[in-house]
Amino acid sequence: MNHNESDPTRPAAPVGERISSLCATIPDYPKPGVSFKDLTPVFADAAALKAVVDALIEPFKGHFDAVAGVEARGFLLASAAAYAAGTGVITVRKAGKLPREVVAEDYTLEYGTATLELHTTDLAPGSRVLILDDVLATGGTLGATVRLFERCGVHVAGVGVVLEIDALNGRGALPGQQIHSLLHL
Ligand SMILES: O=P(O)(O)OC[C@H]1O[C@H](OP(=O)(O)OP(=O)(O)O)[C@H](O)[C@@H]1O
Ligand SMILES: Nc1ncnc2[nH]cnc12
Repeated sequence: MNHNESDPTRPAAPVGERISSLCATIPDYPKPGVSFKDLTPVFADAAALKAVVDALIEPFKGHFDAVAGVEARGFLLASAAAYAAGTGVITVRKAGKLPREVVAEDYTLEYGTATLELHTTDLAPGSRVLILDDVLATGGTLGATVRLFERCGVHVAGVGVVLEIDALNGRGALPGQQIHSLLHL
């Protein structure tokens, strides 16, 4: 329980403050030189989780038909947001996890390279998807995710993240996208 929950007469803290106070920073993880932002304490706090999910959806209300989450932490946000918005949830997964026909995109991130995949038939061409993830760092992950949906003819209504690490310029990898970040570091 945080200080706002313990006293119901106190106004709720702005969502950015909640994230900032709960986010853990782990130096040199998963490799030397990376300052890793761990948002799992935000997800573990009931009031913070609700505030974060509501704030991520807010600017895009009425403009998306489904919510997509990027494996793994994006799944937590996307499923909660889809439930709150009354839509379905789409899984964008690391290579080799999806059993049917996929499109695949390789990408690089702060601490390595990887491949993301999407089932080609998850969403009908012309439908609109809101993409959610926990962190926007270099933008490699979300850039690849946008390309996957665009290759399937799906319109990306927006991209929402809990935390954006401004120094890594992830926005540069997402030209033309509406990006909603709840906290900038
Ligand atoms: O903007 P980028 O530089 O691409 O980095 C952001 C991505 O890195 C983290 O995921 P990670 O690949 O560590 O996967 P995980 O959620 O499975 O731990 C994070 O959850 C984002 O998806
Ligand atoms: N510094 C970081 N913290 C958390 N997730 C990340 N993904 C890429 N860089 C990251």
